[in-house]
Amino acid sequence: MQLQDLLYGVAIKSLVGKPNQEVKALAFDSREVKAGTLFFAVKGTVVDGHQYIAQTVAAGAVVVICETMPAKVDSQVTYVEVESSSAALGMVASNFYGNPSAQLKLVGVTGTNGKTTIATLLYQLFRGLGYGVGLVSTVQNHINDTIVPATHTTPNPIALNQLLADMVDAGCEYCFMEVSSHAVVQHRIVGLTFTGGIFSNITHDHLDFHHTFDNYLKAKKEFFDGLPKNAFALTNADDKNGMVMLQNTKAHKKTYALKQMADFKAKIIENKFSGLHLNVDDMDVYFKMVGSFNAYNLLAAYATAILLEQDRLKVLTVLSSLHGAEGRFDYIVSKQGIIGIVDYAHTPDAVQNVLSTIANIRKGTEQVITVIGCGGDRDRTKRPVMAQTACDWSDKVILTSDNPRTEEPQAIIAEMEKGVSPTNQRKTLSITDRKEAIKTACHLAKPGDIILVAGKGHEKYQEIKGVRHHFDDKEVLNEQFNLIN
Ligand SMILES: CC(=O)N[C@H]1[C@@H](OP(=O)(O)OP(=O)(O)OC[C@H]2O[C@@H](n3ccc(=O)[nH]c3=O)[C@H](O)[C@@H]2O)O[C@H](CO)[C@@H](O)[C@@H]1O[C@H](C)C(=O)N[C@@H](C)C(=O)N[C@H](CCC(=O)O)C(=O)O
Ligand SMILES: Nc1ncnc2c1ncn2[C@@H]1O[C@H](COP(=O)(O)OP(=O)(O)OP(=O)(O)O)[C@@H](O)[C@H]1O
Ligand SMILES: N[C@H](CCC[C@H](N)C(=O)O)C(=O)O
Ligand SMILES: [Mg+2]
Repeated sequence: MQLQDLLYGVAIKSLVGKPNQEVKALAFDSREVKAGTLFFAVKGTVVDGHQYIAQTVAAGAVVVICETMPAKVDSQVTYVEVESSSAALGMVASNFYGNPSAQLKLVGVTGTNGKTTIATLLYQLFRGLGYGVGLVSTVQNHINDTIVPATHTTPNPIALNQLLADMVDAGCEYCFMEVSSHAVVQHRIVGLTFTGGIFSNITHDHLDFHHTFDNYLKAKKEFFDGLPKNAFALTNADDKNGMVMLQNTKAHKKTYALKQMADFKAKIIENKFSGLHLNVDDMDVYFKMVGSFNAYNLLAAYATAILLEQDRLKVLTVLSSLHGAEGRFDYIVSKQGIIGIVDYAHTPDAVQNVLSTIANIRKGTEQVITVIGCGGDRDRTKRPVMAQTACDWSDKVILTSDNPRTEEPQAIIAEMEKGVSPTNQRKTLSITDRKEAIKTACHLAKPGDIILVAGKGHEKYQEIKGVRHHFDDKEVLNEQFNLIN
């Protein structure tokens, strides 16, 4: 493709070299550059991609997009100076793949918790309604029924636009995708045309990356600020910051809520282990999903389908049969009657939601045993809070490892222990080995008791010092349940 066409929509500060070049491939990683590549020099959190410019030219790069021109330039290469290489990457990647997002009805979901659940429900719903649909999510991506493994919640612009182009080629009409706050800040969604945006909620997470809650809020809001005026912006009016998201959007403002006045309303009639009984827009419906937080997710999916002009009855019929995403309130019962729940709760709010859901629907005599850890190389301030929340809502808590990544597991657990009050210490144990921790919970449980294994949900690995070892919470629980039966 010609460079001039690729630069459509990119704000150029200066250009050195031929204004046109034939570009065969795009890369933001020097290690992937080959002959005919356009290389983006991106300033990252670890290194500055500008230091690899000469190396990429030697490897065959024909165009370099950068924020600072290199001191020495190669006469065969075109250098384009821009304000933000990562924003240019978003725009150029869209152009390179023929702007696939504009050929789909693309709906983005943002918020601290619930993105995967809402996007997955919408994907399953629209498949159930008979459409060609794509999904971009933390658990996995989908092109109709084909699964494409996920590396991030929101992939980088090259992978993302390639995925969207494959969806267009496969005849997809809709795509539902998660928009993480990292993706907004790193411009992974620049250049995409959205038909709608959904906000779930915002609570404590990712302060390692955003530093302040206000920056985190601004990142989420930026997604709505960028929506076009013919799109819809759907927010949770019950969330303290729900209306903030819509303050500066040009899109049609719509709300959903269980408590406040809203365009789309639902009421919880019953919340049991077998599912939710809701009144949605004056219709009584039973759903298979559990927990009041899932009433929000179901309502957000319903409202989106109505905004996308789907038939109300058909929508509720399909939604009522869905289970949502893997590893979210995923539960199994042992032959002895011990209930094991695997849930991806990895923020204080999610831990509180899942445990209060259990508290609301338990009969009262059984114990709740929580096995929980916190991820390494992630927000450290949430560690004591998650441990404290787990203790406040459980009869026994086993603190353990999640994905320690490059950190020492014991050091992470020690930070969690700081949140355990003296009165809660007697019900808390620390067991670093996650398998041992789950095993111990199973041995402590009596028939009727509930074991919550929180934090890793669908994940099939445990990342320790850069290596991903096979690990599956549900598999371990199943194994233990079979052994003790
Ligand atoms: C903190 C973060 O978001 N990091 C992402 C970021 O990497 P980075 O800024 O650290 O990059 P860097 O290593 O400093 O390198 C800077 C530049 O130099 C380039 N480089 C580097 C080395 C080299 O030899 N040659 C070279 O060209 C790199 O390709 C990059 O372009 O850009 C990379 C390329 O797109 C991402 O893979 C990487 O995601 C890392 C792996 C990650 O773990 N990200 C997580 C935190 C994340 O993005 N999570 C969110 C959501 C979480 C949620 O769901 O709540 C997500 O959307 O997944
Ligand atoms: N609407 C909601 N409100 C609060 N908590 C929720 C909600 N939906 C799900 N949760 C909790 O958050 C956990 C993660 O849910 P989900 O995977 O849908 O969120 P996510 O926003 O995609 O997370 P991530 O940022 O890691 O991609 C669930 O396992 C559950 O404990
Ligand atoms: N998308 C989230 C997932 C956290 C899941 C948890 N298991 C962990 O590893 O911290 C993140 O990257 O922060
Ligand atoms: Mg997700």
